[in-house]
Amino acid sequence: MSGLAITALSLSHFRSHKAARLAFDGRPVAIVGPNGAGKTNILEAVSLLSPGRGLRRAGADEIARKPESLGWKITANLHGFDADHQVETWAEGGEARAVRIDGKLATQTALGRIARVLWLVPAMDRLWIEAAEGRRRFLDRLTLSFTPDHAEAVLAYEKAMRDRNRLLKDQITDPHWYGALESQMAQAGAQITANREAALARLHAAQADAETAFPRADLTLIGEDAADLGPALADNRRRDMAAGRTLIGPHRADLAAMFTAKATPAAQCSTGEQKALLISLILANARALSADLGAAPILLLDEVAAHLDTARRAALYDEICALGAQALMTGTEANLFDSLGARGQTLHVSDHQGQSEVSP
Ligand SMILES: Nc1ncnc2c1ncn2[C@@H]1O[C@H](COP(=O)(O)OP(=O)(O)OP(=O)(O)O)[C@@H](O)[C@H]1O
Repeated sequence: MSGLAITALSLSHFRSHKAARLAFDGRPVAIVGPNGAGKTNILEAVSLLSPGRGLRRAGADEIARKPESLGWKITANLHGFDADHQVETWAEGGEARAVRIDGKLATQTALGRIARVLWLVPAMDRLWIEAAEGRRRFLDRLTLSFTPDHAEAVLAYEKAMRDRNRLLKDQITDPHWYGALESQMAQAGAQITANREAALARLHAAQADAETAFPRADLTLIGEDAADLGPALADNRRRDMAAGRTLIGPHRADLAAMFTAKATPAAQCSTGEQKALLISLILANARALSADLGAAPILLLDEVAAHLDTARRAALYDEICALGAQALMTGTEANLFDSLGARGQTLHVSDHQGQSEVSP
């Protein structure tokens, strides 16, 4: 097994899966079944083996299987960078989700250190034409994949900003209250911007080096100059007080994407071209991680196959296999995975009276 891989996955009261046990052998996985069978739910479970709220950004209680709503649990055997690990994550009784790695309670950030999971879901199809928030989230996940400690800089920044916003709301004008918070924001903000820039540089290098069937995208970070954030925040207090919140800083950054070969902004590209750009970016991210860390990340590709023509689909499978990545891919028809052939394994998912069943 050359890449990171899940070798076993158990789901307990996880959405439509009451009790599922899945075995994987490290090859890419085609997850086949009709609409609503519970395919994406499997991908979501794997996404929760990384820090954050997973690929649907769902709250812990939303995930618990209904109508029981007892709480849920995922257990996985994970072939990681350095060793095999047992990872458990669960939530019950309205509490936040907990994580245990090899039997010991752990932070979500620790999940980001033992493995990397990247995903592409249909909700991202509108990434380039919707609000900046989605692009920022995309950028930060990309950045986290290279720099797991990015999460800590983001948390430090957000905490200082929450405290500053409270002062603004309370109409505090005394500069003494602001100085320390603004310098904390400037310090964490500079780290956030540096991490984001480094991730974009890594991604561009991975695109430049590669032979790929997918179009190249140039990404540019748009935002304030991080070097001046401290003084800029001090200058902006009056305006921020009127707004009741901080209006400048990396939490307002945006990401611009360009379809390189056509010199066209992604937002003006066709739906198919925008999808191809996203696939291209996730593959470049995976190649860069594989080169840096010596193992390809786990990829979750929800309903990607159905949107590609036969040649592009075959090219995607070839690139995944060349990477040695365990890609979990969903599709409603088995023939979408014909060109993957024996290079992949297949799981069939079906719905039995509101309960998902998984079989080889
Ligand atoms: N908390 C929950 N408890 C029970 N069932 C749930 C819960 N959340 C979602 N479901 C059910 O899971 C099913 C959807 O599963 P999923 O999104 O994995 O389908 P899918 O196989 O990916 O379908 P599609 O091909 O349409 O995308 C729905 O029937 C939904 O009602």
